[in-house]
Amino acid sequence: MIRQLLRYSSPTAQRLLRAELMFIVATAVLQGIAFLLLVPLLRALLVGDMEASARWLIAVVGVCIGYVITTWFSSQIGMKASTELLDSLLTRLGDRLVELPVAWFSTDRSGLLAGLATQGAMFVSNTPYAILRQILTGFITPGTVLIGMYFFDWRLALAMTVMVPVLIFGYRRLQTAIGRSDAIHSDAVDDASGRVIEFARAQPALRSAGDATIADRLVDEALQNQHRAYRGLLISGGAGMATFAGLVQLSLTLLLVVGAYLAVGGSVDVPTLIAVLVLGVRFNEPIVSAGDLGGGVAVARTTLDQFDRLAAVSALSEPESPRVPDGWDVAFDGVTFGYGDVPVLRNLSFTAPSGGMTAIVGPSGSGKTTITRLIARFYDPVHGAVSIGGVPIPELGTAIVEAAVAPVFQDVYLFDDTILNNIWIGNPDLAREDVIAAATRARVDEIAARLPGGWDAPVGEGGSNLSGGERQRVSIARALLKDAPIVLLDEATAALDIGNEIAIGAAIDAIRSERTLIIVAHRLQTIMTADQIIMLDGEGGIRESGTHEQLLAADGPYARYWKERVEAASWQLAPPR
Ligand SMILES: Nc1ncnc2c1ncn2[C@@H]1O[C@H](COP(=O)(O)OP(=O)(O)OP(=O)(O)O)[C@@H](O)[C@H]1O
Repeated sequence: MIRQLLRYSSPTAQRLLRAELMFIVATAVLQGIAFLLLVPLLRALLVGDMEASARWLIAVVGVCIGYVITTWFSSQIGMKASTELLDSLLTRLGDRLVELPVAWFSTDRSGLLAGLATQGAMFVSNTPYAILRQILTGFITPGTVLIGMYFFDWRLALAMTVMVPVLIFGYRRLQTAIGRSDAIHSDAVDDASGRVIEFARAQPALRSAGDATIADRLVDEALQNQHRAYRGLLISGGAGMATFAGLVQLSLTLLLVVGAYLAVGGSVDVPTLIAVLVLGVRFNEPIVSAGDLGGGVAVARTTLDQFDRLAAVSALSEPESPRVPDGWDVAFDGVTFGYGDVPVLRNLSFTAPSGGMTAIVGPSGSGKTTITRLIARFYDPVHGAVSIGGVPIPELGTAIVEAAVAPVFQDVYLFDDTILNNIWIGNPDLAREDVIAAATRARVDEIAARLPGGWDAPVGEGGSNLSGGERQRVSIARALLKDAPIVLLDEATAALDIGNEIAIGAAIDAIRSERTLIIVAHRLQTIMTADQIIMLDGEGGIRESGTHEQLLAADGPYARYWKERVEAASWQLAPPR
């Protein structure tokens, strides 16, 4: 546990933790010595030797003063160590999140991450100060007493020693039982938190669907599961602690029996026996409180194990010396990829040349969005290679890909900030006027003009003050500002109003000759004007590819698809005759 804590500590936190541990050990040893000194002190008092009593009393007071001083230092350092440890844990968590492959976030991890970043990190950072201190004291103080006991009476010391392995065994059992139940409880809490967050987020959808039974059931199940896990934790914790406390009392009884036996035989005098029994009681107290806190260590360990698991998620491979791409063509060469066992793309090959627009069309679920995710390196393919400028993406490394690719996906996320700041993050080095110029090219000026506050109008949480099409325009402006040579655009499938359609079309026209533009295309205008159309077959491959004119002339599947789309677009509501 201490090793785990040190692993997540910054050098300063490590120094503080080590110093804290040193002071805790010193405090516990001094406490043990003070307890030990009670034996000769009590014996001297009981036999009425006042001179010896005074000597031992001075020694006890001296040790107690040392104990108070070391306790003061250990708690001062302990508080600083906790704050530093909290900082280190949160920094490590933040650093890790930005390294993790984007795909890791595709399942909802909000419950786990919220738990780790709040109570988890707080609990772990307080563990050395609030829990470890008492546990270490609970074992080091009795250890010191035990060693010292051999100087007073080896037979009584031996009676105490035989119980040590039993106590250690009991303590381990207690920790294992609580650890196991706490891991189950912690998973249940993460799941329940995730479900509650999902329930809150999904309220608009649930209300419009008019039936919240599925969501209710999922939240209910998760909460009941959490409740069951918590009860399990309480039961195993209570039972484990009671057993451990019983073992501690057993050790005291053993000491009493051996002491009485020796006293009856006359080989131990009664004052010594009384003093040792007092010591025996004090010996047990710290062990019992250590047992009570054993559950806390198990809980902290569960959280540290979660940090470990997060640290073990493998990041995508990075090259030692990244290669430089020769241009910005994007090429798929025999790419096979799937999210599970079934491939979504099979042996797929095509090239999207730079300075042109490639439109990807195909049935729903045929892998259009997946193609854009592979280019943005959310994933690496299982077979084959996706290359930029002739270099396979893993040899370029994530940093180059992230700089070269500007994705505009359908689920655009806007921060709860002003409209301009949301575009500015595309290139924070630029001046306000440059940001406004790029935003104007994506026709975001029309949106700003409509909102009170103009460019500085807040967009609301997740961009809730804007429509879907407007959010996508902001996202396009971000991509324009980023000035990345490759732009991926997943056109909104939801019907865009004519204003948004025109604005997005204009933004596309503005960049198509300068970049490698790859569009998951839905608008007829986009498809028709693309320099190249890749039509997927819905089985992982390409059905046809070429320009609009070539494909129409071929009179194949694309021509049929086009005819259906045009007919659907020209449907009109005719008045009844
Ligand atoms: N994160 C994911 N985990 C598991 N399966 C996924 C994931 N994302 C997509 N899929 C599956 O992969 C297949 C291809 O999905 P993709 O989104 O690429 O299709 P698409 O052609 O863009 O579909 P649409 O036109 O409906 O948006 C689908 O069967 C989908 O269910």
